[in-house]
Amino acid sequence: MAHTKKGPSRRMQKQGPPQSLDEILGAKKRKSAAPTNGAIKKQKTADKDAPKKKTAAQSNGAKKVRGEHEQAPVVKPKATKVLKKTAKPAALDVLADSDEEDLELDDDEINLEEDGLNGLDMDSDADDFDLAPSGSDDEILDDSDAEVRREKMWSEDEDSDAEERLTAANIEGLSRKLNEQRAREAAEAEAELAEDALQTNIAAELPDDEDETNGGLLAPDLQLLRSRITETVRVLSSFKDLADPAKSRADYTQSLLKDVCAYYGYSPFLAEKLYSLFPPQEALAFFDANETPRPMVIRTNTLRTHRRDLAHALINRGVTLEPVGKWSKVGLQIFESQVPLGATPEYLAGHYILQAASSFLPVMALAPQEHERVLDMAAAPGGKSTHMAALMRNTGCIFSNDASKERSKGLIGNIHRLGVKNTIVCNYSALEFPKVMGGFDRVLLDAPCSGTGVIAKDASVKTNKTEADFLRLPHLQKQLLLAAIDSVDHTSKTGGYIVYSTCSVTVEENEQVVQYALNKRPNVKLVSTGLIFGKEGFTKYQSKRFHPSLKLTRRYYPHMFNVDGFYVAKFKKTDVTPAALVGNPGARVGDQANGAAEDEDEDATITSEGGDQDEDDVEAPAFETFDDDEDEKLIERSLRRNLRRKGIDPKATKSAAVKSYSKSK
Ligand SMILES: C[S@@+](CC[C@H](N)C(=O)[O-])C[C@H]1O[C@@H](n2cnc3c(N)ncnc32)[C@H](O)[C@@H]1O
Repeated sequence: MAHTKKGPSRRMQKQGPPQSLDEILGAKKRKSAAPTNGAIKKQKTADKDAPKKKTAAQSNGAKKVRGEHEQAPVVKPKATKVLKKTAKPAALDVLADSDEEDLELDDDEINLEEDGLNGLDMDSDADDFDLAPSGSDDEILDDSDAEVRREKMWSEDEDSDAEERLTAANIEGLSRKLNEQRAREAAEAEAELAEDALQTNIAAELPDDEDETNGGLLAPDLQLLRSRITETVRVLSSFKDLADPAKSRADYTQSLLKDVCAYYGYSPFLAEKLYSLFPPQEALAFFDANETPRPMVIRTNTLRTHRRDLAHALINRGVTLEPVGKWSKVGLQIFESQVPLGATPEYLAGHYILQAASSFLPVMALAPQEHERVLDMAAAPGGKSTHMAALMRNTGCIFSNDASKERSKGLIGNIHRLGVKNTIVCNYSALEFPKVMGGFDRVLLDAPCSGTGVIAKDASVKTNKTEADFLRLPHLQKQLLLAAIDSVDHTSKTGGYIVYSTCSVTVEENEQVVQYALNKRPNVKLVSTGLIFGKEGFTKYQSKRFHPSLKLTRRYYPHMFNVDGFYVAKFKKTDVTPAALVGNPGARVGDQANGAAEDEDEDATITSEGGDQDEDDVEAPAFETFDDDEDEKLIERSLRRNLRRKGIDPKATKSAAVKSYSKSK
């Protein structure tokens, strides 16, 4: 049975990357010592003395402390402006701790966070935002600053420095505070567990057979398991120093995986697959992160409203929210809501869609332009198609395709609700593209996948995925990706791009699929996703080697960025796909540019030719470059494949077998 860890809810953690110090230090300084915060909360002027409602963070144990400077009057440097007195937003309480600590920081940091807060406060509809620090009678602000910020905060295009500062302040303060608190609690919990372990004399011994005999009958002792997992991870992390010389690394790993299965509820198969992606300590963080939900996020539909106006409307309905992070201009992270977010008038009017933050990323990477022709190959229920429509301002044309008729109904519903007018819904297997239609400026393939990135949402993934799934799905993904590439017009003046994404973290569904496409379609190369955060894709994984350009792809993990596990790769098509290959996905021609190999599994890694290449060298090959040497290699490969089919090991018997087989043909 899965166990939920104690600690502050991840809902309260900022999504995306932590704010870079440089950016924070680059923001404008102010001399006053006003409180710092950027969270938004419905104004409570009517009843400022009423007890405040708890925020999610508070109910999760975040300490409510008012920073000294919160009560301090703000010094007015020049002309001043007096704004209405307001109650302190509940969300601010969460940050009060960090405010206090900020007092010990240098002036720069204090003042910068303050900027973020005031940036938010400068909304012209000030009444609806909590503008003033509680405890101060009047918010006194520099007039000129206020004007600038009023203009910039929640501005029409949301491209606001002030907002960035707000976000910076939010991320910095909120996440630092929560991280510290988490670290403290984790340390306390560890100490407690270690003590328990000593008391019960169950120190982190590897399980023996007796555990197994009892295992099937008794409920697992979660505390014992946790303690042993932690200890085994510790040993594995410093194996030379800490391991029992009588035991191998494999022994420890095996024991750890067994405990992970019992503690978190994974099948042994999936536990091993996911474990293998990380160093032991990080694997544990990943498994832990899968036990807590990601923050609820909504995407503003900019075809119908602006984020500022939407925030305003929802705040008035009792929703506590803040911008999702600096990296998005349309996301709002929901902390608390007194109304069902799928049934507000704003929702019904199509002002927003409930959408995981990670789902913004592939569309941002694709960056569809106005007036383009775009294909969304696997579009239902339409979160990404409708996002694209908004970026394209309802111009051009999006073909939103999905193989499932049933799921397409949801897609159509969202298209109507969100006021999308540039979209044609179609219901093909995307494998049929480009025969259905080609010549697109951009194609998004948000592929069907195993969902190992969204285990926090769907815990059934822990047990219902089998080895067969990790053969079937990558096979489909590879074929779909080739179809996506073949559907793009490489001569497009504005585009020629393909984005491949999954909500899975396995290498089979990500790097191996991308490498396969590079091998089969040398007329594409990987390019930067343009996303400002994310971990580089693997270029090495176990015995597999991928092209260096795989570094340009991006991995997202819940434990690292507090978003769903996700993968994004962006290709640029540089040449036409030869007609012989179109609609014949598995076939290849002269495909040495990106690495080539023998059968499908090997196609998912690179040969030495591809592996030697430099990232920048990934050029489209000339398609006319058939030569005899190359043909000979291809023939030999084909012969070896035939030998294998006949049960003969071509490596063991290579030349003789190949020769005799060739002769017999
Ligand atoms: C990850 S979901 C897509 C989510 C969607 N992009 C969004 O943002 O709302 C994968 C979709 O692929 C569809 N699908 C599965 N096989 C397909 C195929 N061969 N061709 C087209 N769509 C397919 C599924 O019906 C499912 O809706």
